[in-house]
Amino acid sequence: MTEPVFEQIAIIGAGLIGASIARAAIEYGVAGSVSLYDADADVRRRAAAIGLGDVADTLKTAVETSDCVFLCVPVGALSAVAANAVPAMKSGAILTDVGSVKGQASSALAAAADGRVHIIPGHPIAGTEQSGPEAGFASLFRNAWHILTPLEGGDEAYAAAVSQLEAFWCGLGAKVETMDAARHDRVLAITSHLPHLIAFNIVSTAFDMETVEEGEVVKYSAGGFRDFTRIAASDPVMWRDVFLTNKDAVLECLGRFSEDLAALQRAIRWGDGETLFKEFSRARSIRKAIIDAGQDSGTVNFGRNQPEESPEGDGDEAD
Ligand SMILES: NC(=O)c1ccc[n+]([C@@H]2O[C@H](COP(=O)([O-])OP(=O)(O)OC[C@H]3O[C@@H](n4cnc5c(N)ncnc54)[C@H](O)[C@@H]3O)[C@@H](O)[C@H]2O)c1
Ligand SMILES: O=C(O)C(=O)C[C@]1(C(=O)O)C=C[C@@H](O)C=C1
Repeated sequence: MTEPVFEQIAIIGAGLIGASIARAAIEYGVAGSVSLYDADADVRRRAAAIGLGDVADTLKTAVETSDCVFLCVPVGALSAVAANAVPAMKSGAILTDVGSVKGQASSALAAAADGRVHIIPGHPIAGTEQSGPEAGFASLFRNAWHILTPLEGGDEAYAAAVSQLEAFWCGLGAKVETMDAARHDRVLAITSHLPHLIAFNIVSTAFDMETVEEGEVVKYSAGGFRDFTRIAASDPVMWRDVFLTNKDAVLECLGRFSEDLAALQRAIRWGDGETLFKEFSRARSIRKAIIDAGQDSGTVNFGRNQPEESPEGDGDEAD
């Protein structure tokens, strides 16, 4: 067995992502031990009950002997948590996060910097609609991208810390990419944030219609609508914070999306089958091209990793 990348890690926020890191770090041998802290006493109790690691009563106790601290809290809570964590951390330790919006996370973490700890924001592009410590599972990050958005102007020691964090995420089975925070937020606005907004909206609209149609909408909902309801079941606090902190990029995408939707609306109104066929064929061929490219390079994992998947198995779901 190889040496763990970090002797001890701390997880702040023992929900879906924090619990998944805790489980994977131990199961794949990339951390010697895991300490956890959550602001919610009930979450701390549940995390201890399912054996996620050493659950601390204070944030300070969780971070003070850790080599790397992972902030796994909603994006809106990052500033306060980073400000409390940094003064309690060891010199030379790493502070990272998993927040879905990197511009906000980078400024929140950088504002807490005191020159002693390495600040390296990050984001695993993996998740589910579930929340809480029980939802975490070790194989969540396998074959998924992990994006690091290192701060500018780091020295050699900082570069070494980035490599160490990269090795940690590779040890969890992720593929690590580095990019700047603004680009991350533009890309994720269209690939993750807008799809969630659309799902929240369509489920709301259908529910409102259901009151008119007396249950018919939900009763006869087909597979496509069910897929939207899965996404719409995601945590409201997390997603509120995503839209509040990635406002510009999301509004830009929403503008483009609305224009394209209006074009389809016009085609339907005027019976323009040619336009509809052309647009739907294009969308179909785009998905096929992505899947084909992924099968060649092994980089596309459209099926989600599932909790019951064996870490040793080849459970990646192809389309
Ligand atoms: N859910 C996903 O699919 C997903 C994927 C990638 C990244 N993320 C990001 O990961 C982070 C956590 O999301 P999650 O899905 O694990 O959420 P979650 O709701 O399952 O867990 C978040 C935990 O943080 C705790 N918390 C909140 N404020 C805190 C504070 N001030 N101090 C300590 N603990 C606090 C909560 O009590 C909760 O237990 C978010 O920033 C989110 O954007 C989520
Ligand atoms: O699979 C899901 O349920 C997700 O929504 C995961 C998902 C995504 O949009 O892909 C959600 C938010 C994240 O920041 C990263 C991943």
